[in-house]
Amino acid sequence: MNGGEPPVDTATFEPSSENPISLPEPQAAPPNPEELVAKAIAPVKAEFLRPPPSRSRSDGAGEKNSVSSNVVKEKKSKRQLKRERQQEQKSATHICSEVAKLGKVDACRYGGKCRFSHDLDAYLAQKPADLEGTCPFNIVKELCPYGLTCRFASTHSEGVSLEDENTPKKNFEINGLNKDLQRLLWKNKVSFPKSSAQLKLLGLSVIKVDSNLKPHAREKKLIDFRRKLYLAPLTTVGNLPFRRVCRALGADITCGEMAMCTNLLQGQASEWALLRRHSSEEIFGVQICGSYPDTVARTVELIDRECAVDFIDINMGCPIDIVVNKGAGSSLLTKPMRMKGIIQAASGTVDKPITVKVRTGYFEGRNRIDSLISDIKAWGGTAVTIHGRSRQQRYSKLADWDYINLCANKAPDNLQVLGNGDIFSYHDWNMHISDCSKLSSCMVGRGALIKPWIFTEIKEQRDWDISSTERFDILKDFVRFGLQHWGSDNKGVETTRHFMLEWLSYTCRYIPVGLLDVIPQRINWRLPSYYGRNDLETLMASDSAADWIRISEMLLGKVPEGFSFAPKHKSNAYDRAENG
Ligand SMILES: Cc1cc2nc3c(=O)[nH]c(=O)nc-3n(C[C@H](O)[C@H](O)[C@H](O)COP(=O)(O)O)c2cc1C
Repeated sequence: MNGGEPPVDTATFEPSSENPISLPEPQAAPPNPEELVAKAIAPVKAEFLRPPPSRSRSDGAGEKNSVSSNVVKEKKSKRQLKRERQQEQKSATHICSEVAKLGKVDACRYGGKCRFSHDLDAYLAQKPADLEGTCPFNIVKELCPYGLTCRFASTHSEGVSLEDENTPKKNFEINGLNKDLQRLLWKNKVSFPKSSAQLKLLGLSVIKVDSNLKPHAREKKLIDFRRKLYLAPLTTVGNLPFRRVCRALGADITCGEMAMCTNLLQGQASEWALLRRHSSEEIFGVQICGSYPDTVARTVELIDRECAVDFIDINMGCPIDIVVNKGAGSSLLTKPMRMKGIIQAASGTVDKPITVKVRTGYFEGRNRIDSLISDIKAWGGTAVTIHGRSRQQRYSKLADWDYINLCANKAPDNLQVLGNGDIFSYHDWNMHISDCSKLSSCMVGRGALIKPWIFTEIKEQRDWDISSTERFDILKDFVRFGLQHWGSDNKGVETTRHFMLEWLSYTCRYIPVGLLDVIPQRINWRLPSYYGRNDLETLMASDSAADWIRISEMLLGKVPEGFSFAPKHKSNAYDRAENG
């Protein structure tokens, strides 16, 4: 981490652009701002425009945003990988976490049988120099769990009066996967009495039941979504540190990244990690995705038993092929009876509110939700978020808010309807809220990724001409939260960097308010190449992966040897598939 003004090398700085919009020929009369807006080109003030930077092959151009040091990985057998892992674990770089934590060779109860190295001297001899800044745990007066492996170890307890371990923490995470439960899940030994009973009642179980029994209508603890600012679930980029950033900037409701039911039921740690919640997330839901009533019902029972969440959202809008081909996500929009089974089974199994997230329909021009909206309530859903696009349409064309409003107007009074699609300013928010009084609230996805202060703008009803330093401070917060979440050791630093780079592939789409002839910026505008008001602002506008890496290096030090990065979601393509 870096303190003070971020250092940008002004002498050499030359950002590059992946998809530059061609500027008009110098002799032609430049189009006026209204003409540009009509063509969905951002009307950047003439004095900031620049020719698209020339791009050498080595800075990532034409290489899918990956940097030049791309290493081609050879394919290895599982056995070879295991052997290598075992050798690596015993190497000096893989110090035992217990030994590192306390700085004592005898701290590990496994002694010589431990799989990891206990050679502290060898570890310290090869450890890279500490990063600039203070340990992210010491900042919040906590003992650093990474001990000597922390990349800020030299600042440990330096002038910080650490609170003793019994003091209740103000800053913590919950919803971890208990190891015993994980073992039981692996062995398929977990019982699901509530979901089994509900599935029997619904006739969705193989076991016959008394036909007089009625499906259990559970008393739901309602969440009032009305006018609350809801950060959309966002796979990869909507991670816990990012959600903390949005909470601090005004988001009221947050939701975890989509987790697949089958993976949760198999006890996969990486999937359970998607359910984690930070103490600052006041109203928090998790999002799950499954194809069948039984898997979804078991998953909600498990989540209800093991986790603290305020609601469980079922993703019925995910357009990606691997999900759709399994019969989950948006493919459910073509199977209303399966949809019914899933919602009834889930809502009858737990008292927690069950919400669903849908698209307008599966096929373009064949919207379904208006004909299902009353049913969703009758089946037990308490809220529905409608992303105003079909599955087929992906992100092409703007979201259809007329259709969202039509659905909201058709919905029964006790079903909360939330609209979603393309909100990028408080003007968009106000317009949608005032256009339809039946709409409870709206959800913000890419708008929050590109400018997380959108929540502040909506709350304070202003277009914030945020400075590059203020934006850099938000990145610093992300880094601090990331290191607290993923760890302040080498691995945590690199994981934080990776997720920050994913995020930076969105933030570069923001055009500062002061640079535009027409405000507010719209989410579908294509961006010309432009200079910022200072070097940092110019750097932040770059859509080159090499420049995102430079930003990451200002916060997290040099990237390791052979580092490469290619964003998972290619954000500068307007029409691409995402999970909702
Ligand atoms: C990177 C990315 C990841 C997403 N992941 C999810 C997800 O996990 N679950 C989901 O329901 N929708 C997901 N979506 C869809 C968004 O939640 C939202 O519905 C969509 O982006 C439209 O809203 P927007 O125009 O405000 O971005 C994702 C979208 C993006 C851009």
